[in-house]
Amino acid sequence: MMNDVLAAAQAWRRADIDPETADMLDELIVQAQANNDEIRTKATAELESAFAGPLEFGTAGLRGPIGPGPARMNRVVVTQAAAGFAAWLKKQGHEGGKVIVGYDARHKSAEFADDTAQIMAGEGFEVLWTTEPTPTPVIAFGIQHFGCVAGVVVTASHNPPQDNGYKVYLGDGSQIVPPTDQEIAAEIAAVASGRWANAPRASARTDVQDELVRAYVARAASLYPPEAPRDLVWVHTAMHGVGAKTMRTVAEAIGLPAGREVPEQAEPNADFPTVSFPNPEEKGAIDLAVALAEAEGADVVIANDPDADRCAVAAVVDGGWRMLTGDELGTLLGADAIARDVPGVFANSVVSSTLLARMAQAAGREHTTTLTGFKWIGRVPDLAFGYEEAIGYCCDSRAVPDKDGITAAVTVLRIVAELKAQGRTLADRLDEIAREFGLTATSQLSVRVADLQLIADAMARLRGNPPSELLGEPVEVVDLALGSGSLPPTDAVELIGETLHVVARPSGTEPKLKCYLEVRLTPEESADVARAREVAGGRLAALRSEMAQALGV
Ligand SMILES: O=P([O-])(O)O[C@H]1O[C@H](COP(=O)(O)O)[C@@H](O)[C@H](O)[C@H]1O
Ligand SMILES: [Mg+2]
Repeated sequence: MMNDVLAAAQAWRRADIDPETADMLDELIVQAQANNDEIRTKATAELESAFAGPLEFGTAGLRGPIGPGPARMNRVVVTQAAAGFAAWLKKQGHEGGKVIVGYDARHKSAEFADDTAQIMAGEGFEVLWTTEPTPTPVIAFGIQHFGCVAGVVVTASHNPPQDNGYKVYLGDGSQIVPPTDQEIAAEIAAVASGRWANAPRASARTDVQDELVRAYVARAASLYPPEAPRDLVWVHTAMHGVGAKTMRTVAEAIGLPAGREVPEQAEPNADFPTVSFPNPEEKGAIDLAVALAEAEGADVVIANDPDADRCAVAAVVDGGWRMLTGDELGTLLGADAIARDVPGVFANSVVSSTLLARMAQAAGREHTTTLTGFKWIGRVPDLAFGYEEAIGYCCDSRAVPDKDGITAAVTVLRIVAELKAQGRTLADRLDEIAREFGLTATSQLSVRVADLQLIADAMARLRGNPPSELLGEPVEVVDLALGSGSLPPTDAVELIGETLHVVARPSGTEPKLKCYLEVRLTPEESADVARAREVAGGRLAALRSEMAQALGV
């Protein structure tokens, strides 16, 4: 086994086009043959993992640590992915079409994008190029704006600094789902096993940066009606990512007061120095922003993730600043879209709260539930508003059929300003909804692992011996691997009770097991909302430990 991996590593080393990953691999190969047990074991494990097989399309395209090997993100993998995607596009009859290429500010993002642009141009596509790191939703917007046949964004979003990724979009602005992802993966595999290093490259590309940003900003600003109030104090953090510049320009175009920015996090920094994970969902990530909000007496905090397709909001709830859950914000934005009669269908993922479905139903509006990820939500036809609990929101599906942290922020700022003009807050609105529909509270049990096998084992334990009761309530167990209703098969298990809902699944972007928990109180039980939140919090904690036990984590 070890000899096979070494041989594969040596072959890879000879073909590597990036001196940096070649050096990393040289070192690993030496270490894997060292006398020191500890060094040898560690290097061998890394080589086995890096050469275990190709990176696969997950929730959001290819994603993984930067390093040598087919299961890592590097210039070889990116070159093969670009050439395979180009081959697939040609087979679809898109020869010579426009392909927009964007990238975030991570390590190697610009290089990976440059390889992609060269390969696409070499294959005869017209490459539209962004000259600086740009938010993912701005590129997603550019696909339809410029009439592209495809788009690529090099980003690993909110992942740790050592990761990178590759998001692939089709000409309608949607992301790839099965079976298209397998078709593209097959083309990539064919490239990888052939003479990929000889793939033609060309440097021709059109710089679209200014026109793209101008059009995007105009569209985003148009979501804020001229008559809506503009008096509010807001704090913004770009989480060391690429969102600050666009957010500033959009706010200015609307005529909003400038956001007070968290200075340490406003400019792109691939090392994300002030946070342990650059993800607004992770504990501590928005602490600096909340401290600034307290100091400034702000009405609201807006936090984008590093590629600005997600949006988190912090506000004062029950007397203290805290981040709203992704579901609370989804509820507020959904209620706003329902109240404004935005035409179309409402949607959220199966791991998000069930509340939006009930609100839509009460308003006589169509609602649909999708699998996890905006690659599914974004393709719901005629989407009025769509969201997922992972702080992803689509408030303008015609322009960007993907999650967009900037237009979500614009919508939140408008709602906060409107409420403020009436002497109310986001928390008041949440309380109102809780009294009407019954408090619906959600939380997540999430376990980060070093060894992916632990996740498979936990899922197998749950499937093998699922709980028949949770919180003393009988539950129906639905294995989503078999597909359910209109949902295509996926590796997840759903548990449905009278007043609770749980879904467990492996993350498709990080080595994490995620278990999504929901408890519901009746409208009567929610009359005193602060008290109801305490009760729900207790029930969520109990549900968390019962599920931890069922999963054996
Ligand atoms: O990383 P982003 O912001 O692109 O977000 C990506 O990952 C999230 C988490 O996915 P998972 O639970 O499989 O890790 C998904 O919800 C989202 O739709 C996807 O675009
Ligand atoms: Mg993101």
